[in-house]
Amino acid sequence: MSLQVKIINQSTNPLPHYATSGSSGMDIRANLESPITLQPLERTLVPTGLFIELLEGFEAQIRPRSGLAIKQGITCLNTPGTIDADYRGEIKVILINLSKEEQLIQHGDRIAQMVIQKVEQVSWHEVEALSETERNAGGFGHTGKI
Ligand SMILES: O=c1ccn([C@H]2C[C@H](O)[C@@H](COP(=O)(O)OP(=O)(O)OP(=O)(O)O)O2)c(=O)[nH]1
Ligand SMILES: [Mg+2]
Repeated sequence: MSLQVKIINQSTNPLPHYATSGSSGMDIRANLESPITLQPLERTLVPTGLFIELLEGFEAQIRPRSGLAIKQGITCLNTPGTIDADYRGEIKVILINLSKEEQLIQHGDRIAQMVIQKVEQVSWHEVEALSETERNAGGFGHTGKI
């Protein structure tokens, strides 16, 4: 499936792209005038310079990169971040430093990845009871017990 998604890039960074033919996400980069230093447990909103127009029925998810998480302890605080189809503002990424050392984020660093997905909206049908199932209300480690 090939979809045309409109994008404005107000950055010197290249447009996001799929690194391999099987990639789910495209890495997105920080668009910074000066580097950001993140202290342990500090969070910050990082601009990307990207503005997108999704088709109705789609969303973009902003997800962490595993390499950044394991090497630097940096992740997205609100993962997965939701970019609504009707959002026209700049895509920004909420990063948090979960390591014990300060971490540097520089212009052009690949700070997260963006996955475009289909989404459905529902309408509620309010009822008195829900259907019975084998699980019913069991959860939170309910299965496998003797
Ligand atoms: O990581 C993110 C998450 C959100 N957004 C933008 C796009 C999204 O469409 C909008 C609103 O996001 P969300 O619904 O998560 O935030 P909210 O706190 O519910 O704000 P709002 O009341 O504006 O929906 O903010 C980003 O740029 N990056
Ligand atoms: Mg919201």
